[in-house]
Amino acid sequence: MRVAVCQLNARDDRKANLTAAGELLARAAAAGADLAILPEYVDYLGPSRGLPAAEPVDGEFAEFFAEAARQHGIWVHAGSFHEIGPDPEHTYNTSLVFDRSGTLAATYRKIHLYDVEIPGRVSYLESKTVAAGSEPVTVDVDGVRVGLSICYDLRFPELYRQLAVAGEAHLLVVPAAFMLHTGRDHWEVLLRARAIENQCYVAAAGQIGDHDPGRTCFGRSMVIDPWGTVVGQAPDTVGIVVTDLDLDRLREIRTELPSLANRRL
Ligand SMILES: NC(=O)CCC(=O)C(=O)O
Repeated sequence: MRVAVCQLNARDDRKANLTAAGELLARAAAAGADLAILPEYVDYLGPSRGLPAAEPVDGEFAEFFAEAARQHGIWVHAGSFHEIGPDPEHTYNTSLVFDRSGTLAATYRKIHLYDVEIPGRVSYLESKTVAAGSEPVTVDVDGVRVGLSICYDLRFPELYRQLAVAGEAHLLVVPAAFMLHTGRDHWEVLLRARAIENQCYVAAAGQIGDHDPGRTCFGRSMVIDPWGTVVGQAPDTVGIVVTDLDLDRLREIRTELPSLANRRL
């Protein structure tokens, strides 16, 4: 399977963000990708925290990416968007995955919300405007089982263990808008840890650069193999990284170093 992770800089202009995402999907398709993955909040990363951009699962956001998947004949993981939530003050932070015909194949709502206060650096209370999801989700993509997660979920290894063991995932996907301040020390370490401990591929698609005031994202979108080696990494610009996954290699690693089988519960 060939995977493309797409790195972009979404701001408060939804139309421009979707156009940029569409261009990256076209590039991914031209590069022969089977699956293209976009970042968290691909359509809107502006000051209002997304409430005005909120839509139902079957709204314009879904239509746009379903059409892109159909047009290019590839699987599209549409990062995430602001889904209308359980009450007027809260949205869900939701990922949608479309198959090659544009049919919705999976929906995942971010479980762990980014409530962090690092004085002078990061002040973010995601739970003020977002409601948490509760269901881990995997989806079969042409025979490769893909476990879904979003950004801050990355810090909670029990979710990924569940995706890898109960969900039998081969590939763990992390669309993100990871902060620059935390990202430069934590991003790669956490991604590689999730790959090594679960013996899975990890594909992480990040937002890059300045967004709303006070929010700068780290980028460094990457793909990591089940040994923990970084096999593809984006430079610090908008663009795509294309990587082939080798499931024989994954099976070899799981056989030679059977740490998943050696767990003591
Ligand atoms: N959008 C997010 O969940 C941000 C997570 C993040 O930056 C972190 O350090 O964790």
